[in-house]
Amino acid sequence: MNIVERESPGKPPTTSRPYKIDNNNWVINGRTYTMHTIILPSSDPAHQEDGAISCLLNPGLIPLLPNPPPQAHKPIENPPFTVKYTKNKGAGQFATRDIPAGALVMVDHPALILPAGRFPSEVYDELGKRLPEGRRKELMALSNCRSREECASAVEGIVRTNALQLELDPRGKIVREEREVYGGVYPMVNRGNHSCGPNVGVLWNLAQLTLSLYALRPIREGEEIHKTYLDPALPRATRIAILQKNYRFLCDCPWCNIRKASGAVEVDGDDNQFTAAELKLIADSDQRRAALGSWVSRHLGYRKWYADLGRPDDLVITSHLEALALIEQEGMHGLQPIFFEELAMCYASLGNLEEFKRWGERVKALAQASDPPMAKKFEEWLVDPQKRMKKWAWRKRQRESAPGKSKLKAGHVVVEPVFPVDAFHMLFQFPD
Ligand SMILES: C[S@@+](CC[C@H](N)C(=O)[O-])C[C@H]1O[C@@H](n2cnc3c(N)ncnc32)[C@H](O)[C@@H]1O
Repeated sequence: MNIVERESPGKPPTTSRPYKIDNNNWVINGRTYTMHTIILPSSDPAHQEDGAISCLLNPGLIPLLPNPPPQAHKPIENPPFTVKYTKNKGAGQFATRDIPAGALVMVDHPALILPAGRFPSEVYDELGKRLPEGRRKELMALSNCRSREECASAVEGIVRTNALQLELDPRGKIVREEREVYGGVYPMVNRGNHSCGPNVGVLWNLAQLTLSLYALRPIREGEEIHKTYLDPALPRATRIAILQKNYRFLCDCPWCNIRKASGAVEVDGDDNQFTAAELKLIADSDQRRAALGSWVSRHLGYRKWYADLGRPDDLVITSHLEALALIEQEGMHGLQPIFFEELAMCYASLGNLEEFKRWGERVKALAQASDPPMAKKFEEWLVDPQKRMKKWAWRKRQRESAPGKSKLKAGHVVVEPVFPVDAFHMLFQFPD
């Protein structure tokens, strides 16, 4: 880590203290960053501080922030969760009632936004100090899994334990050499623990400066609310190693702690002590997760299939139903929406009203908080798909009028990805 003071323009850096060009601009590692505090307006005097965000930014990002700033979000009335202290995970969030799939669970503004690199302690301390007192207290109450030796600044420890990646420059306006990964720390969202089979997805909204959590599947009253801190398609051993290294805990989810899941004794984390049968369970789970992680690039999707009459009518349907069964087994429900949508579209193109409605209703429910335009589109289609969908029964009609006609030769293998790669709707926590 090279912290520099610029003595005069053009002269090389000479000291090891961060240099403030003025109160807000700091030169660190030869780069200028701006400390910028955003106070989101609020009509509610009780929540004036809820929208204070202390930021360390590339100055080029400031014009990309929403202007005028959005209103501070109003807390969700009667939220469907509560924070409770657990035996071995610190605080956690628990559902206070049944939450249907797709429902909004919580919305939060970050208290800090900063790049993922390592900065001198006084930079983190200064970012914390710039928050109003109540907001700063909320920040400092968050979990910190780093010792003082590792992170002299408690704010840095909190950042490393909690920060979730966010996007400030979705259109890539910052020059490539200056682009950095940014993260946010959230007083409420960050009270949630990890599972490799999460029941909530996360959604960053730059215009509102909010992070929302929404249910990926129905959540039962009393169930813990979990997001994932990493890519759940990774193998178990890699997931365990990452979680231990970055967050200092041994994952106890049913896919890591296979003994607990099968009702036997607790996991000990030592793969050498697993029986052959247990090792097989782990290998099978790893294989299913890897298959799901690359499903999109190995299987045909709706768009390539629907106009290709040389393919069987049930090809995509069969493959997607297989993927959904694996998703259910592995708790990787973050992948469901794309399969639901494609199944609905396949059935629409085959003119199968009953199945279209079945899958279309699921798309609508699941998209309500995470993708409102998608939910609206399906809501409209579902009223009268035969009239409202241009492609309704297209494939069926083509087959009836031109049997055997194919746009592709038999044996042609389609390998290009057919789904968006961010289908998980997931954010990764900061790497070290
Ligand atoms: C972002 S915080 C989550 C909230 C935290 N439990 C708290 O008290 O505020 C991350 C920390 O929570 C704990 N944690 C999160 N998920 C866990 C899990 N599945 N099992 C055990 N500890 C977990 C670890 O100590 C981790 O460093």
